[in-house]
Amino acid sequence: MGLRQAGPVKPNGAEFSDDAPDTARRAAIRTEQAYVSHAYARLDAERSKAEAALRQGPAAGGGAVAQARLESAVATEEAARRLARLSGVENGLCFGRIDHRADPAGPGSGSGSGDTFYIGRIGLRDADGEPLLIDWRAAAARPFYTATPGAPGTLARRRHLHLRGREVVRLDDEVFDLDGLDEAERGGIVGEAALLATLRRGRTGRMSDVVATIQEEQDQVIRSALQGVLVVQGGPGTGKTVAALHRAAYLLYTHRDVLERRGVLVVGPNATFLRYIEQVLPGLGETDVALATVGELYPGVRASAADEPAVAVVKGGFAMTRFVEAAVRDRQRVPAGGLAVPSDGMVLRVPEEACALARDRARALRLPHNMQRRRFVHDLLEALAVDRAEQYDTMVDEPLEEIIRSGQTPAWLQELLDEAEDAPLLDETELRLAKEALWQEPAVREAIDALWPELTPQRLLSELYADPDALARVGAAAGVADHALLYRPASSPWTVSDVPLLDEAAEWLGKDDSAERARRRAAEKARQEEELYAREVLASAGVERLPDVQAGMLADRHHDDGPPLTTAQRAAADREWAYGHVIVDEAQELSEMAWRVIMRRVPTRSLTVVGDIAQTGSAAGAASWGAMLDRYVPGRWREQRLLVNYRTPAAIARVAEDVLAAVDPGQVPPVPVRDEGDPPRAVAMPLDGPPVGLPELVRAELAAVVPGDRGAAAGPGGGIEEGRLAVISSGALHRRVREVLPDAAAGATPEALDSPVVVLTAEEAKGLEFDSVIVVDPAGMLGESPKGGQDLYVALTRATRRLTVVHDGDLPPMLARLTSGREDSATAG
Ligand SMILES: Nc1ncnc2c1ncn2[C@@H]1O[C@H](COP(=O)(O)OP(=O)(O)OP(=O)(O)O)[C@@H](O)[C@H]1O
Repeated sequence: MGLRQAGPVKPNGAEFSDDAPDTARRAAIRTEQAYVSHAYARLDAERSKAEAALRQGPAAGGGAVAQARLESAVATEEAARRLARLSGVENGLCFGRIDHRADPAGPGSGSGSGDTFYIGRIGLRDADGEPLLIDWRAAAARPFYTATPGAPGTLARRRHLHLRGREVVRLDDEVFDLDGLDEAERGGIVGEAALLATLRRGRTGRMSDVVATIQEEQDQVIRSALQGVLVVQGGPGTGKTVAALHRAAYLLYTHRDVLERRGVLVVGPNATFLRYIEQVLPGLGETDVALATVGELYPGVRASAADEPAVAVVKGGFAMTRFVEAAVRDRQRVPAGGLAVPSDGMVLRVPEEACALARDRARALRLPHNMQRRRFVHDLLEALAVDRAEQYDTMVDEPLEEIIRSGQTPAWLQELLDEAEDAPLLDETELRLAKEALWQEPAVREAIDALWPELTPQRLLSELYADPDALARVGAAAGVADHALLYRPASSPWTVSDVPLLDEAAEWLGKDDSAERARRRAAEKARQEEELYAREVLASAGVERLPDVQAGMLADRHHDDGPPLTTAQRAAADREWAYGHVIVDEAQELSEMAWRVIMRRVPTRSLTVVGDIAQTGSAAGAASWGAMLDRYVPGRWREQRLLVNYRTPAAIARVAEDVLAAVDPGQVPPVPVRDEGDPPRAVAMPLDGPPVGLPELVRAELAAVVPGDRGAAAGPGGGIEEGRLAVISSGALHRRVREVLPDAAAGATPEALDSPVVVLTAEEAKGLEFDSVIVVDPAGMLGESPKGGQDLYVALTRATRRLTVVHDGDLPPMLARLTSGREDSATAG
């Protein structure tokens, strides 16, 4: 067992744990305990202050006390945010300490000679305003993450503090400069590599932050500039997800003014995965980040069902942009033979050419369908009104012509006839009134709606999918040959691949929101006036500069007394919200159409794209990053690779490497950081009927990963804290596996993470990890789809400690490495 010297991982400068005398160790812990207790006392004091401010709430009143009221509203708002932040950082508040070398050039020479800093999840000051904890994201904390024995910078020592609750239980030291420490300190060096200790911990079903052990290559990802598209490519277990989440926290800390207003969105592959990661950001002091799956990106729809792969490929392809456009145009129709509408005992008509002209004039506006519709409706109503007037005219004309023919036209009538000769049939007012009256007639409305209906994206797509003739027309117009695959009955639920199409349709359809826009314009004007007023009031009170965030908040607060929404909540409800930054995890799974939605949400193109091309399981997903991104930021995205595998011990990683070499030889597997644990094994078991040997194997495997004597007692469903096992099977055997493990959680459900045993498909397991993984039916997995190899690779790389492969018949050759270990270690439980 040992730490493999994998390139970017920092070897320890020195470890003295075994030699450190007990008394020195205890003394060091006592010293650190005093400091940590002091930090917690400050945290408590800050919380009480924030709670008191919240309890007090904004002051009431107006007029002369308006200023106090406004200030107090801002303070309350801030107190709520601060309290949320302070509540999230209780665990492991202070986790590190750095000791700078005494600077030979003496005080005042720059680097803060011999300074010691304590690093925490948030920054705290003591009662005198002196820094007590440095926020991990601050520049002063950076040496904690970047110092290596080869390049220690000004550091003499880095110390990790391990806490249980508020108690300091262990210290790990890396000493870069023994001479930089005094005699007493040298005696007190203690510890084991903090990273390995963290990695060996049992899994709890929730991702935890790694703020104490961020590695240098991850630090570069985390602190990379906000602007532009950063792609983080790395194999399984390289910490892409965890680094991306720390990056979110870092960006919020560093660019709070922009990002708190515009918000940060994290997009993940499914709801279980989002639940798996949801605790990380609050633990880093950030609570207001929106998390969503692609199926949730269109407000009002929460899709989680997946389409058949062939259908997902059609829906995910870029050609769908033309398809949706054609679908919208298909709803802008010209009636064969013209329009005929019964009205008031007659039939009003508009010739086909006039209808076509009205359609072309509306289309020429280059507005979304529902806004073009206004023009079309007006033109047709006008044509109908004129037709009606002409028909009335004809009715009157016949008796008149008779009188004229008789040669006895009275003078007054002749005068009227002369006047009418030059006048239009309907003047402006008459025309308007006639159109309004016609619009009230249901038959007229129905007839016009049939030609150019007002449409929601949902209606457009569900009616299209359920109509084979319309699919054929639209498919032909858009050049999409596989249109028939899209057919489905009208009441079918939305799938994840529908969501980008709904979003696309929303762009083409728009909303006839003229009334709503007028209301919003008035509201915005009022808000600006409020903000100006707030600034003036505070300026008059000597508050020179109010940050934009606060002034805006204050104006919002003043304007609307309803419960304030967080940025994340407001953003999630608004399809047109422009986020300040978007992080996409498991990004290799996104289709071309899904990328369009993402890009719409972040017009500034400030994005972190996290994934592994070698794990692409979706047939509509990415074959390369360029294929997805060059359309939006040609040649302007930067890639950072993570090369070290923190999750999987070397023996398991080697099995996965063989699979990768077989299915995607161009990809370089990450280097495992740990070389320890039991060898992975293969277990032969009949799989043509119910896999009856599986429950016993699960019990034995679970006992091996659940700590202490709880392991023996814990079975599937027994509530335990650490120790997680996943059975990942081929799709074909999934049902049978579930049947023989009735107590296990199954599928991407909320319980999946809380249960000690869960049955998943490879797709559902993506992004997750478990102490022990049992892969059932690898041959079946490989045969199931062209991406079966990627699925097997994903399944094998979920294990943090133990891997068992259950098979029937010969093992696939790419798993041959397992066979050799079979005799000594493969015994079905
Ligand atoms: N610097 C670190 N210190 C401690 N643990 C780490 C560190 N980096 C990564 N890990 C751990 O390694 C495991 C894998 O991390 P993560 O899930 O982020 O990897 P990933 O690259 O997203 O994997 P996948 O591609 O399979 O989704 C997690 O348990 C994570 O906490």
